[in-house]
Amino acid sequence: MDTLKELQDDFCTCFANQSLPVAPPGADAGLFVLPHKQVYDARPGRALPAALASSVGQGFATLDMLARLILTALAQSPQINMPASLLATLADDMPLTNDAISSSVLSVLRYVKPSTPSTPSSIVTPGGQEHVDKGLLTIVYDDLPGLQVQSSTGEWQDVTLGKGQIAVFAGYTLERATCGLIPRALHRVRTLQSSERMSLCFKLRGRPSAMIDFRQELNNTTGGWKGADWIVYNPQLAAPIRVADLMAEFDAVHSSVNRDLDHAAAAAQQPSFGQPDISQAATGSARRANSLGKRPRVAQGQHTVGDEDLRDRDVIFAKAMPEVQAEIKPEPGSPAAHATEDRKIKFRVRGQDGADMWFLARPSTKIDTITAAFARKRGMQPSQLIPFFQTERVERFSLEEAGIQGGDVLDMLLHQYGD
Ligand SMILES: O=C(O)CCC(=O)C(=O)O
Ligand SMILES: [Fe+2]
Repeated sequence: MDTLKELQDDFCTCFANQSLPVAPPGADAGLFVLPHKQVYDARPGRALPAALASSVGQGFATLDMLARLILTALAQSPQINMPASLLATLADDMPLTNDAISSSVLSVLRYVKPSTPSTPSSIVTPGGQEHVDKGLLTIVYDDLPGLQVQSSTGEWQDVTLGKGQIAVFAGYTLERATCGLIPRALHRVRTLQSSERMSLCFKLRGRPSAMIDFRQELNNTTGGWKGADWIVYNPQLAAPIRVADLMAEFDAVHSSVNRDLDHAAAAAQQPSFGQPDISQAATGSARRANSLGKRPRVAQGQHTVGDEDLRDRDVIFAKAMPEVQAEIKPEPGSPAAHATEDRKIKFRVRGQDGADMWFLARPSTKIDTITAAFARKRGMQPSQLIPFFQTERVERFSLEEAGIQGGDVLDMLLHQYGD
């Protein structure tokens, strides 16, 4: 704990002096500045300011060892019952080989309370949106309360750390590696009581080349009671996957709380750092969401969408609408038959809950337009959805460009936050 306190003190000084060099765009270490939040990511293998080298080095080594010990204890717990070291083999080899960059990261976060909160009713501090960490385990040590975790019944619970205490969260990689037996922890940072809060987060991440495949070891595990929670083996999470592929899957639908700007803020502000793909998509969608919000909503049961984005009946909800069915099946041989067939594709759009809806649209229709229409049918904002066709994000394409044909299924995945 002395090591962590020392680390915290060193960062307090650096944040106060503004002596930390800002990371260049695309970097995986250094200082990232977001509105109301600064994040310093330290990784062995990347350069550190001389003033921090000793405390960060010691802090990282201590927390890395602790995270691996916790992983070992979890593997041996009665519900998991795996060989002790198996889960820890997913992490980087230690010591790192020459030139290797650590997958795990020590993040030091400084939150600043806005003087005038943008959303007065918000219970979440800017940059503290609810999210899941992508790695194996996260250890948090903070100087002030604010951290919350969602219980299995959906309530938010304060994680108030006493002197010398740490919090441990399971991440997305650990959930997958244990086929759901150790579920990921959804967490957030609620509105700050004081003007500033500082937290140290050690994130033990999987090595990109590591293969997650513990079906054999977990085969006889059916789950059990853990406190008040029943934990279950989820066969849908059992397919073997490389850590690098799992991370790509995660990044495709999660914006980072530590890199990407908040969605609402993104429309008004210039993104300065982060994964360009996701933040730019989010910015665009947020703008569209704002402009759509001002326009009349589609009345229930109408089959055209009253929106200028949806020009000339570009998009038609085709489910249970006899007149639309008639339109796509004109009299055989009539001139209208060819024109209509050329013009419209009938396909399904499926939400993450599995429920779907038929659409009829021109091949040139932009997929963003479909997303907006689907979102409104579901009472959502378009920025909450990411369209996927055959495992690829397709928000920038038209139906034709994405290769969507009659009878195909376009998936709408929920946009979420991650670390
Ligand atoms: O600031 C905290 O306590 C939590 C931060 C966090 O969850 C993260 O960076 O992933
Ligand atoms: Fe987190």
